[in-house]
Amino acid sequence: MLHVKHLSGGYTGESILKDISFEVEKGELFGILGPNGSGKTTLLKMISGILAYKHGSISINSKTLSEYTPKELAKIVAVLPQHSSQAFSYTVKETVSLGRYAHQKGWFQTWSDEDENTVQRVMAQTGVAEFQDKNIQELSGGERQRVYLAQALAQEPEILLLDEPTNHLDLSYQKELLDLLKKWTKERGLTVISIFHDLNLAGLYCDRLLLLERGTININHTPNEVLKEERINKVYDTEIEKQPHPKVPAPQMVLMPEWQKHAEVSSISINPELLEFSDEKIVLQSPIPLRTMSSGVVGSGTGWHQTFVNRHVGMDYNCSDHRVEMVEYLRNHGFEPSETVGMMTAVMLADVSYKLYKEDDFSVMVVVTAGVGNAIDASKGGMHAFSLKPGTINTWLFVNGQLTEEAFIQSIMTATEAKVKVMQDQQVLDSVTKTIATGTSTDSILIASTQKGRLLDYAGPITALGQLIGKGIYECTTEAIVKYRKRKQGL
Ligand SMILES: Nc1ncnc2c1ncn2[C@@H]1O[C@H](COP(=O)(O)OP(=O)(O)OP(=O)(O)O)[C@@H](O)[C@H]1O
Repeated sequence: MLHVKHLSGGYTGESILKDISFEVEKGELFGILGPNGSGKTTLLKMISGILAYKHGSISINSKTLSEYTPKELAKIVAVLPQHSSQAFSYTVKETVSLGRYAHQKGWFQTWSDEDENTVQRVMAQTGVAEFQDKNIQELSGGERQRVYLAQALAQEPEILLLDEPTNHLDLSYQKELLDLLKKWTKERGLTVISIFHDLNLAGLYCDRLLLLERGTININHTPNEVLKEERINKVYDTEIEKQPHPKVPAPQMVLMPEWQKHAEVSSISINPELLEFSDEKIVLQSPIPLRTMSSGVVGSGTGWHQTFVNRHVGMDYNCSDHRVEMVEYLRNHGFEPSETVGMMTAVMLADVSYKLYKEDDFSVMVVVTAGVGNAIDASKGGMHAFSLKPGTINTWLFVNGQLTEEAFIQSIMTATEAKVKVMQDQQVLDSVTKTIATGTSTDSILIASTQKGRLLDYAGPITALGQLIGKGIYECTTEAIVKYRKRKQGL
């Protein structure tokens, strides 16, 4: 639909854009990215016909821009500029109605039913209909932005050009606008070409991205290819990290603030003195938020958490929604659920086993409560009826060091392997299969790291970290099981 070939040009004399070539298909949401001054607006101005170019060509539907009259072009291409402003004092509806100019016929430019319907429809779609009689000067920046979008849409264009459309919009209107643009591209075949400064929004919504660097194309590809850590670091000359979006397969770039990079390698260490014990709960309040990976009832998955609670419940604990109940429990006890990893157990908390294991420049603290009444051989889980009984092995592993994502996952593996070895050495049996158990039906684990100090890349059993984890988990789990059994036997 749009073909840009060997485009060069700029303002006076100097070429801002140098040999730009790309194509945009009908119905695409196409994003233009690039640092300040890289030529994004210049490119958009050339595509809309506002700015002449020196070399190359731009064609829409196989006709070059110069073959269109301004009115013909206005029927095909609508523009939402970066900083829309209007000297005249028009109402919202009058402003939107200006978008119908190219569609009006004859000398008197009569206002048809179609014009009226279109204007009302786009005002409703952009959420400005309710203040259509207000003067545009009386609106907020975000409201005004939506009015100009309505004006562009009233043109019923085939191509919509937008220069930072989410500028001035609050979060909900950013999402609404982009959802709407996406819908129009998919359902009506509208082609949208938009400049973005927000790489994450561009990555979430665009089919393809064109990254400009000093007037040339760095890359024109899918968001995942364009939004690569190394490339963005280099082009924007700043440090960012790429993270997966938690719900959709889109890249998200996060900034690395300077204060964090230069934060002191703190002397804070997670150690047994921070543990508080009672019959009802074991609590650890960390002086700093810790990076966590866990299967807790509350705070599961990956995140940052500062409070850790292992709560005792009776064997008869039965609740239709234990997550909601646990959140309430935490709140009632003065803990902020969003900052807490919470686990439950029916085990007597007095039988906890914990210890700090130290290496020269990092350390690991293990805290285990273990009940093996529900012990299960994981290779034969199918022979068990599904029931979630609260007798379980809860493992906390705190690391005073910096873990990579890989090390987090390996820590879970190494800890699990060490636990399985305890089950074997302690001859813990699965009561149904009579084979050696590998854990219980509801075991839970937490890995929490200070992310300060020594960088620990790996946590397999022969690495420095893995050795400490293997030893710590083995010793603490063994001790916890021995205590549990002694209590059961009334010793
Ligand atoms: N009207 C103008 N006359 C002369 N030079 C201009 C004009 N407008 C922009 N430039 C120059 O052209 C270059 C590219 O500007 P352009 O506005 O296209 O960048 P951009 O990528 O859109 O930047 P931003 O992200 O800051 O909006 C800049 O060096 C700018 O100074």
